[in-house]
Amino acid sequence: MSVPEVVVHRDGDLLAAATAARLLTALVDAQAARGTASLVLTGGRTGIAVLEQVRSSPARDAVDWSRVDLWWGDERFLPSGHPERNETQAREALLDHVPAARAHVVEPSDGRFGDDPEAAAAAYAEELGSAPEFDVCLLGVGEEGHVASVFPDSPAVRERDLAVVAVRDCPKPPPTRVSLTLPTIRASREVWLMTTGAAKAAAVATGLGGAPEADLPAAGAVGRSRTLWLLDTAAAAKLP
Ligand SMILES: O=C1O[C@H](COP(=O)(O)O)[C@@H](O)[C@H](O)[C@H]1O
Repeated sequence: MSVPEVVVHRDGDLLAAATAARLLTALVDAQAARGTASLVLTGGRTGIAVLEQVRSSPARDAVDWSRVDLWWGDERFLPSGHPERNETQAREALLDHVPAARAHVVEPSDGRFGDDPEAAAAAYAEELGSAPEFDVCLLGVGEEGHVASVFPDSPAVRERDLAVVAVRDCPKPPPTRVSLTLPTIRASREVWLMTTGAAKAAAVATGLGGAPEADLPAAGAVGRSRTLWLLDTAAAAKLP
């Protein structure tokens, strides 16, 4: 597993633009090396801002989007097309504007399994297969240190066997979600944790300070080859 590296940008806008540029290069490199690229998307403000920056980048078409597999680190378990679904926001920000990316979505709450997030999680795990190895896994970081929908001191953060779990009674709305687990996230070549703002500074400092993942799940989000914490100055303010 990799040792975390920290990159600090002046503000959130610059972070989103620089991360979009970094992401486009990573996807082009993955396609050059392996023919396809696989990317885990995140919801949240920074994650969606990065996708908007990818959309408006002149380098966007350097990626063959028909050979990109897109997954979600977590999904808010809501009806199809709901504005709070991470999928809906990612489609509006980028996916509706690039040709034929292979989007692997979590079933919505009005989908094949109805209002059964455990069944939706099991189906997503089956779609992932037995040995997913994502090129890049994008993650936001919550104020209490959650990543994807893995929250501190929760059944999800202790999960070791399942690749994908249903999350109920989530402290952040909506209360029901589907999430990759930390072992699945750690199967990624590169994990990029992206966050901005003073409200995230304590979580960033605690996560990089070696907190146990049960207390601060972001601390357990580590890539095989690389772990990048991409921050603005406010989120980095409590780092030594
Ligand atoms: O609800 C969620 O929140 C986190 C963090 O969002 P942010 O707006 O504070 O950056 C996000 O990573 C996750 O995917 C999403 O479902």
